[in-house]
This record gives sequence, structure tokens and C-alpha cells, in this order.
Amino acid sequence: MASSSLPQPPLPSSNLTSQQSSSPPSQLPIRKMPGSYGLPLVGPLSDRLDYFWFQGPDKFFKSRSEKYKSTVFRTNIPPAFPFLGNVNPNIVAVLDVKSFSYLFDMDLVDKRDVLIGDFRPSLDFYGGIRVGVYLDTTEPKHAKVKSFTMEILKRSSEVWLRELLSNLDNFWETVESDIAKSDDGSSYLIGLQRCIFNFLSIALTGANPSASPDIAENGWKMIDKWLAIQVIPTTKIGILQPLEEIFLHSWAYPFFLVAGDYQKLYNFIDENAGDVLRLGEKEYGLTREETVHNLLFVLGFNAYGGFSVFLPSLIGRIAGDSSGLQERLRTEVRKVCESGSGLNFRTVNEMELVKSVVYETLRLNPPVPLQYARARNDFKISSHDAVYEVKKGELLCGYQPLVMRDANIFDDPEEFKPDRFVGKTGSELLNYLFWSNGPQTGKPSESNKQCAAKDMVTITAALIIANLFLRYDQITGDAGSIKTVVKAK
Ligand code: HEM
Repeated sequence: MASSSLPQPPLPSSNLTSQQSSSPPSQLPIRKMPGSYGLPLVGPLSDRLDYFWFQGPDKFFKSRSEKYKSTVFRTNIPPAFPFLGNVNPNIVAVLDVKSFSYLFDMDLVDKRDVLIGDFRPSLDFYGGIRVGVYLDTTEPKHAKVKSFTMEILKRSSEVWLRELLSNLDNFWETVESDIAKSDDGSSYLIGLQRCIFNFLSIALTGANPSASPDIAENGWKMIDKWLAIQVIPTTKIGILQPLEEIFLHSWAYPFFLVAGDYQKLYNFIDENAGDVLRLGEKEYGLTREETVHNLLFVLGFNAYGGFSVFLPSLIGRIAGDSSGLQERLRTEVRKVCESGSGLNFRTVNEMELVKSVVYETLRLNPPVPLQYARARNDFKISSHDAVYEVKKGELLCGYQPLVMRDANIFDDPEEFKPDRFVGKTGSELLNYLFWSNGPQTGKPSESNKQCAAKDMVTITAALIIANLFLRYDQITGDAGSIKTVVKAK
């Protein structure tokens, strides 16, 4: 079994050194790092076309890894030439669990401005402020913003549950009424985004969208546009090549296209998030502007963006299953809720299978597929079978969808195994579940860059599944639509 020969679990970054993260590099052969950046301009352009057009991200990384017989190698990643000439596309790809975990070692790597690679959208998108996610742990403001965010999450837990469940009620009612009207079922993505936006806005910031008819109706759309305009140069859309290459991946889109919407969102938070704003200013020493822009980033990019990608894959995985998983989930959920006090954080935590399904979905569909970090100094990085030298300033890039299919760690890595994370052996595998930019057993803190909501995200997803099986006996559908629902008898 793969997990019997696991390397030592990577520890949360502050405790981790490259030597501790795995077997000592000295036991492994030192290899010259394979790969190349190619000729100037031509190399980055050809890699860009492979990444977005001829191969797509999965094949891009997989084919190079096979060619170089290594999970660590040098290559380019878009955006690049011609109009993004100020962006350096050179990266060191890290594609196995062991080399990827160096991204969490804050002694070795710097996370300044590398959220989506060497390309950082204009600061105009955030009111001219480098918000927390772009700050390295050596920058004092990172600690302030991170602890402010974790405090909001802690304070919100009661509201979180109430708002989640009431917004889910609205969501499922809309799905049911769509199904009643159309034989094609319900295309639920818009309803889901509305639900996520409403719930997160109240839970994280205290600002209730119903205070502003425009935000209640269009807030989620405004955030979609703000997000899309920022990340277009790095995102494969897969609609129509070569038009996508020419018009979407060749230059950065300017902020003014969404400036009006961003101002409306800013005003909405500024006018309606009083308690949370006071907390940021009084307890964490942030200015009001910094507090609002950081809140908007956490709400819009981290939370709304993350859940908008993750939840359709979770709902689709369950709705599309015909292996009997729904019946097993339903039995577990109802057994726990009937013997406990209904659905809440404590009871959902007892649902082993539900939680394992959440983890397994995050393993196979990590919502944030790419993670970056820059070498603070020269150091040696280990894969499972060799050691390579990384130079100061090089940008490491981990592609999670391949890393989370590392056959040295996960048995039958391509297969969706609902019970993978159940029991003692299963829970040990949480050491290697990295969707949150750290192990699932790690602890987000001021001194690392792990997702502040690592636990809240998984527990929220588990609550959504549990709520579904209290409401329905069965559902059918996929990641974009629900075809049928059978109400609980
Ligand atoms: C499914 C939902 C989510 C996913 C997939 C997700 C994923 C991530 C990832 C991968 C990172 C690390 C980015 C990097 O530096 O490379 C991150 C950071 C972060 N996330 Fe999440 N996240 C989610 C939800 C949330 C929520 C609900 C919050 C609300 C508080 C949140 C707050 C943050 C913050 C503040 C950071 C920056 C941490 C730091 O600067 O140290 N995330 N998230």
C-alpha cells in the first residue's frame, strides 16, 4: 500500500526544514535539474501555446515530467510575450508531494506578490493596497491582516451556521421550482453563487446584502467580473482558439472596466460592516481603507472565489454518483442527526464518511490548482527520488492536480475513493492533503501562508452535504445542473 512508505509528514511551515520534510537529501542522488526555458521569446511563447492551447495544464506538466523523468524541472508558465514582457515566465515545477511541501517552508521561500505567479494584477484592483494574500510572512502587516481574518472567522461561527442553512434553503427551493418548470432540470450555478455571496457577506463582514437592492441583486455578478478581469491572462478558458490567445492571454486587462462595480462593493462594506471595521481599526491597527479592501479581497477572491469553484465539483460528484454513495451518506447523516441535536458544527464533525468525501473531492479537484513561492536563498530540494539545486530568486510552481495524484502517497491515485480518509490510516493521509497551501493537519497562523479558513471550508462543505441528505433521499445531476430531487420521506 502506498501509504505504508510515506515520507515524514510535512509540518506547518514554521517548524519545517527541508531536511525534516522527508528522508534526508543526502540519501538521495543529487541530479542536475532537468528542463529548459528555451530560446528567449520563442521558448516562453511556445510553452504558453502548449499550456493554453495544444496541451492544456494537465498534459503540459505531465508530458514534461515524463520527458525529463523527474517531478522537478525547469519550464515556463504563462502569461508571457508579447505584451506581458515585464512578467518572468521561468519557473521550477514541483509535481510530487515531497517537493511541493517546500512551498510551505517559510524559512526557505518568500510569498511576496506571487499568488498567481510572477504576474500580479494591478494594485488598482485593491484600492492601491497590497492586501494580505500578497504579503510575505516577513512583512509585519501580514501578521496583522492574517490574525484579523482568523478573528473574524472565530467570531462569526454562530452566524455562519445560521446564514449558511437559511441561504441553502433558498437555494434548494429555487432548484426545486426550476425542476418543476423544466424537463431539463435546474442549471444551478447562478443560484449557488447568489447563495454563497449572501451567506459569506453576512458571515464574514456582517454586511447584509438586503441593505442595498443593487448589491442584493448584482453583488455576486460584480465580484465575478472583478475576479475574471484580474485572472484572465493566467486562465485557460477553452472556448475558441486562436481568438483566446490573441484577445484574452496577451495583455492584462485594466481596472477601469470594473471600477464602478468595485466602488459600489466598497461603499456597501464601508457603510454596513461597522463592527468588523471597528475591529480591524481598533484591535489590529489597520486603517479603515486597508480594512475595507482586505475584507473585500477575503470575501470576493478567497471565500466567494474559492467556494464558487469548489462547490460545483462537490455537488456534481455526489449528484452524479451511481455507486450507492448517496445511500451511505444519507444513512450516516440521519443517524448522527437523529441521535444528536440536529445539524451543527459538533454533529457534522462526527460524520466520517461525509468528511472523507469532502477531502477526496478536494484531493482530486483542488480549487486553487497552482501555488507559487520564491526561493529566499540557494537551497536543495528533494523529490521522492533525487535532490536538485534551486537558486535564490527562482520561482517554484506546484501544480496540485498532479501532486494530489502522487502514487507514492495515494493508492489508486486517479480513483475517487469516498472512504479514503476514514479511520486511522485514512486520517494519516490528511498530512498530504494540500488544497489549503498547507497540510490538512497543519494550523494556519501569522507565520505561515496557509488558508485562514482551512477548517471552516471543509466543515462548511460537510454541512452542505449533510443538509442535502436531511432534505432529500436522492438527487441526480452533475457539476452544472440538478436533474431530479427526491424529497426525504
Ligand atoms: C473553497 C474555499 C477556499 C479555498 C479553495 C481556499 C484556498 C486558499 C489557498 C490555496 C490559499 C493560499 C494561496 C497562496 O498563497 O498560494 C489561501 C489563502 C488564504 N485564504 Fe483561503 N480558500 C478558501 C476559502 C477561504 C475563506 C472562506 C476564507 C475566509 C476567511 C479564506 C481566507 C484566506 C486567507 C486570508 C488567505 C491568505 C493567507 C495568508 O496570507 O497567510 N479562504 N486560501
